[in-house]
Amino acid sequence: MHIGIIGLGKMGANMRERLRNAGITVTGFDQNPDLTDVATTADLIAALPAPRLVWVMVPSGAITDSVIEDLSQKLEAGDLVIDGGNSRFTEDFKHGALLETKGINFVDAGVSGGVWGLANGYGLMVGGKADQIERAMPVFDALRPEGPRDEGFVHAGEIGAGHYAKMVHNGIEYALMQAYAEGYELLDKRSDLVTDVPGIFKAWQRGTVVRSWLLELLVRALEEDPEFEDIEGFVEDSGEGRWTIEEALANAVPVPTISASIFARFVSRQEDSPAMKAVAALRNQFGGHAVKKAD
Ligand SMILES: O=C(CO)[C@H](O)[C@H](O)COP(=O)(O)O
Repeated sequence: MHIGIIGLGKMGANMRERLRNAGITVTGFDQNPDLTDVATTADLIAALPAPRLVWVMVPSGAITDSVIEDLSQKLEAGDLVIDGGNSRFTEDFKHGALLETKGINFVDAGVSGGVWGLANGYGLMVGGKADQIERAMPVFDALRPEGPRDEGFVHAGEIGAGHYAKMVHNGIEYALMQAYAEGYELLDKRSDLVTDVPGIFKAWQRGTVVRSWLLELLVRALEEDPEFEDIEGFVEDSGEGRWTIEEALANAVPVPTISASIFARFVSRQEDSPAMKAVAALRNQFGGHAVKKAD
């Protein structure tokens, strides 16, 4: 099997290596000349045997749009494009429809595993037609973790279902991280009583109800920097959590925990809170309660 990958960043480059390790021929394209195997996407397409299989692994939004647009011009009927980036599921409908006008097939793939995927494999959630997914199965099998297929791979439904599953996965990821983080702060606060916070998280890794890979990663982070002295409490987001909330609103699904975890990230970016200034001012207005004056 021979596959093309467009986008050789942290994820794409590791996926190329994992696929090659599994005996799959990979031609990769990236704008970075140090990473790419070929100079242009036209060269990539020329290198692939028809019908072609091209895996897109670039940032979601405008960049994915332009890559899919480019492929829609250059590929031929019968070829297959897989978007493995973190695209919003609604984008898949647009991309699938555009490619379909040329007879080009499309599968969306939610991919989880981060920089550890090279060694551990990637959890895969794919959407699209069964025959196209079957066709790409050697690639999915090489990328997914070892073990039973249905414990690291799912055909979640039609086009869009893979990225929908990944969006929900990331919403859950936000909330789990927030819960561990709040537990960390509570333990850390009582250093008069609790003397080994990293040790507590480490002990939770086996036997407990809250053991998980995220917990293991927290233990790893605490071992590197037990007080998080080198890290600012400032957290970005790349969109998946917001889309989860928007989807929950659209469908009247209550997601208070996931919502709270996203808002906690927004709070992390504020040096001072305009909202809490207003609350302090109001307490002062109605009750004469003292306010802390700004410096
Ligand atoms: O998909 C991922 C993990 O599953 C990516 O690491 C993603 O960037 C995480 O989301 P965010 O950047 O919003 O925290």
